Amino acid sequence: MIAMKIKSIRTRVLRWNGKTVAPQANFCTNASDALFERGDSMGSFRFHEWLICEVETDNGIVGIGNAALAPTITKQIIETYLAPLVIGEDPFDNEYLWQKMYRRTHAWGRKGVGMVAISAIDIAIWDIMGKATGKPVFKLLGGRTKEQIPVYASKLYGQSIDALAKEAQSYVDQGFDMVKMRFGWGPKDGPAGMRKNLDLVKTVREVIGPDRDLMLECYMGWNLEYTKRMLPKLAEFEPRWLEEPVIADDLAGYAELNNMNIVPISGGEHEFTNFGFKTLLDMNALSVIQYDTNRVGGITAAQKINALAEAYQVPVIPHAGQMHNYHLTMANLNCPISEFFPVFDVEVGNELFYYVFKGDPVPKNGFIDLDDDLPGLGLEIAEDALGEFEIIE
Ligand SMILES: O=C(O)C(=O)C[C@@H](O)CO
Ligand SMILES: [Mg+2]
Repeated sequence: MIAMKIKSIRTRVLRWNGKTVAPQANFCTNASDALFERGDSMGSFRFHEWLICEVETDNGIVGIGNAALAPTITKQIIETYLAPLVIGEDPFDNEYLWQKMYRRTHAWGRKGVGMVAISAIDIAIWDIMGKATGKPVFKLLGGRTKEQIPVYASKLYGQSIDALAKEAQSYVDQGFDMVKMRFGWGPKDGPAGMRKNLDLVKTVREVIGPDRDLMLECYMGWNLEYTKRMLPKLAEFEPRWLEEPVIADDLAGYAELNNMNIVPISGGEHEFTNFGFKTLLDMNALSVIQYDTNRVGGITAAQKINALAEAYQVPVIPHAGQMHNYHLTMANLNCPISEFFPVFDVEVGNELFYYVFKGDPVPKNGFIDLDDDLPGLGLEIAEDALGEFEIIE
């Protein structure tokens, strides 16, 4: 293989201008629910923009990275601070490049948007390494650990009980053995809201039966006291996990809830790097780790978290499907399953990935597979289908 250097980085923000499905009332609990004025509280958690980050080498290989959080700011961070650090460098020095980006931005970049920007470049660098060696990224990370990846259908946002039951049935009919649903009510909604939440869970459990896994998502919309009251009521529905019951900064809250041992607590999609997860693991705060590779520090950071989590015997099930997560799941025995966002009209925006990129695998009977012969991440930018986006270069 000939030596190569990173020549340039191109970033584009894709702002969705196409049709969207408006969220219904009590669509999904979230951190803003605690505020005085709720309004469209899901507003700041809707992802209707995506960042594409293309890293090109001097021998013409283009690695594709991406990010979904605050893309316009992420773009500026990449252009202003990170691109100059990696241009001229060998992409195969990925650990050094990660450390260089991390340490040179350390005063402001360790968590949040700074780490999202590092993630986008790191994912592109792994795509380059795959393309340059002619190997899929998972083969560089440890290779195939499972015949296929079991995936869970993740949607079931707030709606009428009938519609919820119908949607849950549709996943059973498609062959999914695991589903994740959202809650609609939280601490401000009192006992009546609790009952409505329990009705949602009861509905989905009845549709999927006792032999399928049910996951419950709070998206940080509850608090410690409310969750402590809910856990015993939820136990009878035997959820596989209760996800992000409290805000990401309430580490002690996670630890207290998980140590109650009533329902396993999951989280981490708003946590960053191996240092963030070491703290959570030391506190026994999570029974399932859910980093998202395009936030947590890219594939380089995710692989370190995988090693750490394996030693603690805490499974890693990344947030979101998407290739950057699937390759890590395929390459790690301690990543048993993946999330899958069903393909629908644009609502939360999790679906946008399918509009921006081609190549994500389609589940068959609740499983996806990765191609052993497709180099890199196996993604292409859907250039010919980007007409519905405003593109910010
Ligand atoms: O899929 C998840 O785990 C999420 O947190 C998605 C988010 O959009 C809230 O439902
Ligand atoms: Mg989640």
